[in-house]
Amino acid sequence: MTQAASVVSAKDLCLTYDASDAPVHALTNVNLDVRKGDFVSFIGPSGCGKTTFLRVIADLERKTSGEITVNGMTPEEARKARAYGYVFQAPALYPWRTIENNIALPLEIMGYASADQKKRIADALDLVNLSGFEKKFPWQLSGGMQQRASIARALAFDADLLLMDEPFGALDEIVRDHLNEELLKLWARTNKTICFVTHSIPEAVYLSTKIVVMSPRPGRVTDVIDSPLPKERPLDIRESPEFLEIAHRVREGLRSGHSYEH
Ligand SMILES: Nc1ncnc2c1ncn2[C@@H]1O[C@H](COP(=O)(O)OP(=O)(O)OP(=O)(O)O)[C@@H](O)[C@H]1O
Repeated sequence: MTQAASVVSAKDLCLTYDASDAPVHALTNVNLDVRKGDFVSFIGPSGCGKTTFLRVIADLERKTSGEITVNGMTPEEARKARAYGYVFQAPALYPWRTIENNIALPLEIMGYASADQKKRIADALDLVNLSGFEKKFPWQLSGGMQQRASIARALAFDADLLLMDEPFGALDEIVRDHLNEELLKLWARTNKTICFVTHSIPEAVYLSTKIVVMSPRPGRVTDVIDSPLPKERPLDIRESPEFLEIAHRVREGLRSGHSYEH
């Protein structure tokens, strides 16, 4: 079998922030290969560099040393080629804009023609099951629906790569379970590559084909787990021995990287 194309490739990637007191080593020698169609979760305690890694991919931060390519390009070239969509921790919708106008905003900025914008908005809302909510304002939607609208906004330019920074962290467990299922279906339907940040072990194991365990000070990768779980995953797979075994390995990885000094 030929290997899928590399979407994100990091080699000895380092990023050090110049903080006022002492430099912060947010990423140290990160080596990682994300392939087309992978669902990769990044898990680790606060401050281990998960968000920083996504921001480097998205060209929102610049590496200090090492190599990083996105679809074979530099992050800057990838950004200009609209190679990715980004979903933030909180929904980050503008309250004075309707759902469709929120989704339209990046399309307007990128200069898409109005008819093309309309089609892309309709398609993106359909993918997250929000058709019919175009004219609503964010405050008229539940938290879970708002986060789905944020995902629709990131899907609207139909990039192959979706960067999701803890998109469901603020939601209650039932809503989160539901959105996890929906996201898996969407991923299976669209064959996108997803990089997903989470603090939750069950969420990481349920969603991912690859789990990247990280640890802080300095931020580094301590384990990369290729999941043997099938692509089709009903929620009750979380009680299977295979699932629990992977969860155990993730927990061990987190424990070994944690110093408990703070
Ligand atoms: N602009 C910045 N200047 C200085 N230090 C920063 C900056 N941004 C992040 N850091 C530091 O870099 C480290 C990694 O931060 P990052 O946000 O990537 O971690 P994280 O794993 O995403 O954390 P969380 O789970 O809390 O979101 C942290 O110690 C953080 O305080």
